[in-house]
Amino acid sequence: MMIDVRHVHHQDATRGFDTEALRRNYLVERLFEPGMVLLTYSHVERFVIGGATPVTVPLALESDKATIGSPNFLDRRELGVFNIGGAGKVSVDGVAHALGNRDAIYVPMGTKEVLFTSDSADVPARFYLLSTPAHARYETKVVRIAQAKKMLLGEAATANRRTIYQMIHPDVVTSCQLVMGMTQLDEGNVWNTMPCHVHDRRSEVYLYFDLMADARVIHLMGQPTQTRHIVVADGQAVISPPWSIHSGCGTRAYTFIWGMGGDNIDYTDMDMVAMDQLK
Ligand SMILES: O=C(O)C(=O)C[C@H](O)C(=O)CO
Ligand SMILES: [Zn+2]
Repeated sequence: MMIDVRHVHHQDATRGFDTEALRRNYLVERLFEPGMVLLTYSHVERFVIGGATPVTVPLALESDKATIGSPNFLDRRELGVFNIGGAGKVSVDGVAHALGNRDAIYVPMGTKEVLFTSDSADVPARFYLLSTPAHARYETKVVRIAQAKKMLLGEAATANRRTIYQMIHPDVVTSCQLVMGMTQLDEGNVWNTMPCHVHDRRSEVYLYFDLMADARVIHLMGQPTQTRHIVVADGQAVISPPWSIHSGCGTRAYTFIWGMGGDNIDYTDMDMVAMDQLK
């Protein structure tokens, strides 16, 4: 297991970042490598962002003394797992849960052992992991894409027709602070979250996927009057601090998993940015 650590930056400091500094601080480039669990510990909301790609042998989610500090990874944390690869299983304290492509599982605080396996080494599962600190133990719950709360947004005229699947969401699963789901753009549509918003009371992480090797998403970030961008490839994630807008425009349709942690679990707690404020 490898863990990378990211620190927090004031918005005024981020204004002066060049492309490399923006990428080093806000982009998580390495998540899915065969036979590995790769983790990034962000001091933004104390998110742990990860990928587990088991091939022939099970992979374990292990704790890390320098960052997590507790004997087991989930002693004081909760975890959301989304499978964006082939069929696989997430074993929670000895109980195996089968996850197909786009299924998710909520794993509660107090869990001692989490193991990831792929059903076939030819089409390995790709498990995306997002964890936040927790204060209470709730139930383990598998959420299939079919059980998600669905919202249809956008229109063809603005190239942003998309479906939002709320999966680890108070109407579907009880969690402490973690809220997660997936947004899938219709073919030929390229924009998410424009007009954009900020959410000062929480931070978010976005995993972009379903992108061909030569496709990219231009992720928009920064304060509304000081926008910046990061060019993102398939299977990469972006950390979004509370002062930042977030929006994305792809070179073609894509899907992303959004995850949030912070002061409340109200998905709608967003402050809209008027188009004439964006610079
Ligand atoms: O396409 C969208 O719009 C979204 O996916 C919105 C995100 O879920 C979001 O902004 C959460 O804060
Ligand atoms: Zn948002």
